[in-house]
Parts: sequence; C-alpha cells; structure tokens
Amino acid sequence: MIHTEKLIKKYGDKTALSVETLDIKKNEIVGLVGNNGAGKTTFLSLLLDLIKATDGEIKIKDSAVSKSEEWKKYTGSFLDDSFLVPFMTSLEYLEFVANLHQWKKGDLDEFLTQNKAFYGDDFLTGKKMIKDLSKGNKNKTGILGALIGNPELLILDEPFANLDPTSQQWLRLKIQKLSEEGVTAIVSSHDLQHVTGISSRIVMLEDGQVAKDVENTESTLEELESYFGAKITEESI
Ligand SMILES: Nc1ncnc2c1ncn2[C@@H]1O[C@H](COP(=O)(O)OP(=O)(O)OP(=O)(O)O)[C@@H](O)[C@H]1O
Repeated sequence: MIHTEKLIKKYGDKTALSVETLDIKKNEIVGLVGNNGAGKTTFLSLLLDLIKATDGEIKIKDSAVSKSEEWKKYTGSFLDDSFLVPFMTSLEYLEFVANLHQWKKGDLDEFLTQNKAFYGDDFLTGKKMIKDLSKGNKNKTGILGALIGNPELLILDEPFANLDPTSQQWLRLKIQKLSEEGVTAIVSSHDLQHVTGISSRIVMLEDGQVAKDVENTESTLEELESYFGAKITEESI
C-alpha cells in the first residue's frame, strides 16, 4: 500500500527524518512511537505531501504522493488543528468534508448517528466555533472528519491525546473494527497502551531513524515500556 524510499527531511543542518525504506502492507495497523522530536509528525506530514522531502520518494498504491492526487480520494487523515476551519462549527466542518466526498445529507446523518458514542449529545448541536472548542473536542472534530468518506487508508497523529476515557476506548474499538474491514492505518501515539492495543506492527523512531520495526505481540508493550524507561536513571530524577 505504501512504499517509501531513501526518505530524508532536513531543516537547515538538522536531519528530522532519514528512513532507508519502509513498506506498509494493505490492512496493517502501524503504531508509530518515539519520544518528542523523534520525527513522527515529519513522517506523517511527508506521507500526506504536506511538506516536501529533501530527498527520496513516497508511493501510495504505486503513485508518488507528490505527483498524483489519486491517493487523496481514499485517504482520511488528521494531524492537527490546521486541518480544521476555525470559524466553522463542528457540524459545518463535517458537512464541508462530507461535501468534498460527495456524500448526501443522509450519508452524513447516518455516519453521525452511527458514531454518536464518540462525541456525545451537545457537541454537534452547539453554536460554538471550532476555534472556541476544547482541545479534546477539536480533536474529535478532526478525527470524525478523517473517518468521513470511508477511507481505505487512515493517518492519525496522536489521536488519543486530550480525548476523554470513553472516547479513547471508542477510538480503539473503532480502529480495530476498521482493521477488520480491511482499512490500513498509521497511528502515532505517546500512549504505549493504546497504540499496542490497536496495532499489528510497531515502528519506533529515534532521532529521525527507525530504531525498531516489529510485529506487535503480547510482549511488545512491556518491551517498549522497558526501552523508554531505560532512558531514566536515578540521578536524572
Ligand atoms: N518546521 C520546522 N522547522 C525546523 N525544525 C523542525 C520543523 N518541524 C519539525 N522540526 C524538527 O524536526 C524534528 C522532528 O520533529 P517532529 O515534530 O517530526 O517530531 P515528533 O516525533 O512528531 O515529536 P512530538 O512527539 O513532540 O510531536 C524535531 O527536532 C523538530 O524540532
């Protein structure tokens, strides 16, 4: 589904990302982990052609993302607030995204009814503009927007951050259900429990490079906790 080749992103002298090759197969759920500044958002932004690579290439279904628009039709994504329209309400924004996917009003109504447990009662009926929403409700708006259009490929950056516990659980179950339906997903997260709870594969970035690329098994969560925990020494506290 995704192939990246000699992908490099530099900011001045600083190499934010340097990945030799990475292949993501259809239906894989890839959990992207790594400490602050490891290169996760840079990688996701490159995949979505939001920033230009210094070198290398990314192909989704054999089309270079920087040269083709085809992948946009089946890719749902939410990285941050810049995906949202601050002066719209959440409902207006979701109607706008649904229009882009040529959904009829009934399609959106059905989608919102189906996914109501994620956003609760007053979230879509209020008059608040997106710019005035809490961080969690902004994220919910963006995640719902990413799910509109029934994407084959879903790319989410720290989707569990700022969500309430019910919404976090809902999102875990949703991603698992989408995976059963054949969706491919790349989800970055600092929450090792959530990310290992949904992923078939874990890719760990460190200083812009792939430090681990492993199948997610029963022992992966413990291994990741030990790996990140080992960076803390008694003297460092
Ligand atoms: N626009 C930019 N200009 C200069 N440096 C940048 C820019 N964007 C990212 N970087 C640098 O690139 C490196 C990777 O950043 P990135 O945001 O991809 O990391 P991350 O793993 O997503 O971190 P976090 O977990 O904090 O979100 C960092 O050193 C960061 O400071």
